[in-house]
Amino acid sequence: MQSLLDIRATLLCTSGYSLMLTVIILLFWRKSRGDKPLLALGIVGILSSLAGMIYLLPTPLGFWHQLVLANLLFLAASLHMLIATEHFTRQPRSWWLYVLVLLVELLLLSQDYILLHTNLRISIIMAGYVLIWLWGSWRIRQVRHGSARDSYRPLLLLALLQVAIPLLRIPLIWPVPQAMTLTQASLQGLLSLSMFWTSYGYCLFIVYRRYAGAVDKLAEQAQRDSLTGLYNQRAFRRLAERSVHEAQTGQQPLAVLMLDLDHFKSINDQHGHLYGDEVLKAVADCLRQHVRPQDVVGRHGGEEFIILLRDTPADTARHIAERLRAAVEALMLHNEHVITVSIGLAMLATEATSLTQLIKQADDYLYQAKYQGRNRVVAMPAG
Ligand SMILES: Nc1nc2c(ncn2[C@@H]2O[C@H](COP(=O)(O)OP(=O)(O)OP(=O)(O)O)[C@@H](O)[C@H]2O)c(=O)[nH]1
Repeated sequence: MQSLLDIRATLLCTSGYSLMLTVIILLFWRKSRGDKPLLALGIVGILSSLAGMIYLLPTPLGFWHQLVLANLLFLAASLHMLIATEHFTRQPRSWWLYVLVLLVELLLLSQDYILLHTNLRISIIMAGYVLIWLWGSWRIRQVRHGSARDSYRPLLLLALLQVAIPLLRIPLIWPVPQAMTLTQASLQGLLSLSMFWTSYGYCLFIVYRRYAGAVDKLAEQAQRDSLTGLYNQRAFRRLAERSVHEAQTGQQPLAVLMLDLDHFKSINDQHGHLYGDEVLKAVADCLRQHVRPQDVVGRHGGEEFIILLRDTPADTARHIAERLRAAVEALMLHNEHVITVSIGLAMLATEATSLTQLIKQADDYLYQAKYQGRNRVVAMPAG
């Protein structure tokens, strides 16, 4: 008896916490402009706190109907967790299971015979949970190689726990309630609360993954130029500083290329700014495609690009620069316009000992390339 009273108090607290958590999740949902998994989790919170309140507070429905309603709301909350998971893993939603489970449970639980037999009633509810989470585990397993693969293991573990706990409860409820020992009753209560805790853990994990995903996306956006998708100046500098340091400690050759589109002002003037933007995007894609994954390509500003070639000796860097120049010249946007680029190439150690010096040197060579007639590569003379 004592244990049951404690469970009731805990349930009331849990419902209160659940309500607060729901408010926070829904605030996140509003902030993130309609992130559907968060909305589904907000609904989970509303359903389960409502269920907790209905279970505990007096209503005009009468005890048994109140109990059935509370249990159906708890099941609906679990089903919504499944819907949130499917939003999160970008899978089609299992609404059919939602409707099926609720209808079958409603049908069974409304039978007077079942209502009066606590053990039978709880077994039916637990069977509902087992079914929902068996299906949930199967759905999570399907995305082990998909976009949510980072979350796959924790989600599967929590889903399997939500299969195991209700399964464990079934044999424990078969002794008639009056004959239940205090230990059995306490164990029952503990398992019932464990279902709550696992559910919260599950919801919080998805909220965390959504939040972490949003932070990662913002961090990625903050280091990209919005027009071309290349690294912006700040991000390029940070990556380049690190590469220069590694090259100096590992005594590896490193090259920097400064590239500037030729007569870009006249492209803008003749064809308009939007066409100019299109040219910049096409050139950025072209540069990205013609370097190795370990090289760093950035937009230095306006119509200027900068490329860092890691572990690249001078003759190879010159060869790459020439290849890039030719690739830009071959672009021919809309088959009407030849775009050309001038390139300055500087080498670490032989011509500069810091990134600032290296960029300055490449810039000087770029200026010479422009002066010598454009559409060419200028570097320190070989030998
Ligand atoms: N469409 C577009 N134009 C830009 C952008 N950023 C800078 N520009 C333009 O790029 C042009 C650069 O012109 P200039 O610095 O005179 O150089 P240029 O015409 O390329 O001549 P050279 O460099 O001497 O060959 C300017 O007209 C800028 O307005 C951009 O994001 N989009």
